[in-house]
Amino acid sequence: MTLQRPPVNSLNLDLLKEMSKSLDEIAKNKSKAMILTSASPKVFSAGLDIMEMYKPDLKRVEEFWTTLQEVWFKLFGSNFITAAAINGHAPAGGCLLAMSCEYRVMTGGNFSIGLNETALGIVAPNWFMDTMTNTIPVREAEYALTTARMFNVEEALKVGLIDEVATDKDDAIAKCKGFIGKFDRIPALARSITKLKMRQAAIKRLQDGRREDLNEFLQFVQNPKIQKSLEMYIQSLKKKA
Ligand SMILES: CC/C=C\C/C=C/CCCC/C=C/C(=O)SCCNC(=O)CCNC(=O)[C@H](O)C(C)(C)COP(=O)(O)OP(=O)(O)OC[C@H]1O[C@@H](n2cnc3c(N)ncnc32)[C@H](O)[C@@H]1OP(=O)(O)O
Repeated sequence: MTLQRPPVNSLNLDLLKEMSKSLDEIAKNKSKAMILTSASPKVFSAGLDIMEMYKPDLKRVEEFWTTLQEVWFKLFGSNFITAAAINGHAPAGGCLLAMSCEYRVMTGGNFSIGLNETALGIVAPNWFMDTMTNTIPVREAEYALTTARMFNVEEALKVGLIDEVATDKDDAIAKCKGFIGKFDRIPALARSITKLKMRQAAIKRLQDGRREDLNEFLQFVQNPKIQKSLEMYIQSLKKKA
């Protein structure tokens, strides 16, 4: 699955709906595996589209958040094998997508990956945190989350946020295929049940608290102080360009 929403693959409602549909198709056509990557030469995904949260239409922003939850359920909780070929920056929601896969290969270069929410004055939702603690040790996750740490490729490899480094996108995809090939001699049902048991606690936490998570998000986007911060953040991103 190749993300292709220039310039930075920010996750807006339309892209999330497309992802959700594609994940359904992959599950339905009984694909063995999926590799998630990006069509951009330098950004895997810039995370959530800030414009979806800035001065939002309430009905749309509710659909936006529930679709994001759905994409996470379908990706994190998939039966099929998942790997991410991270060929560029992966902040926040971009990191969430990569961590929701079972294996991550990142191309070398001046790219970074991590959950930077606290730097924006935002608390990452529990399921973002659960996804991180499913990937790297709890102590490292707490440190990274509280300090909004963006890891460079070497740091990400050292902490286990990524599994391998690749020279370029083709190499990243080849390495993801190498990971997928490891399952050729492992019974598929045993593999998928084991994966889902490992992920069950995180999945159940969001299933049980899904409405509450949505309400927290809706309160968050309707808070005038948050709107002001988002406005300043958008300006800072635009000034940079
Ligand atoms: C308990 C609580 C429960 C619920 C409440 C809380 C819930 C809220 C939780 C929300 C969780 C949030 C998750 C997120 O993902 S927020 C998004 C965070 N993302 C970022 O901070 C990344 C910002 N972008 C960048 O750092 C760079 O763009 C990037 C990715 C490194 C690429 O750099 P570069 O190639 O130089 O590109 P530009 O910066 O020049 O950007 C080009 C263009 O794109 C616009 N843009 C960039 N990122 C975003 C984005 N995330 N959304 C929308 N638009 C974006 C940028 O402004 C430029 O626009 P222009 O018009 O100038 O071309």
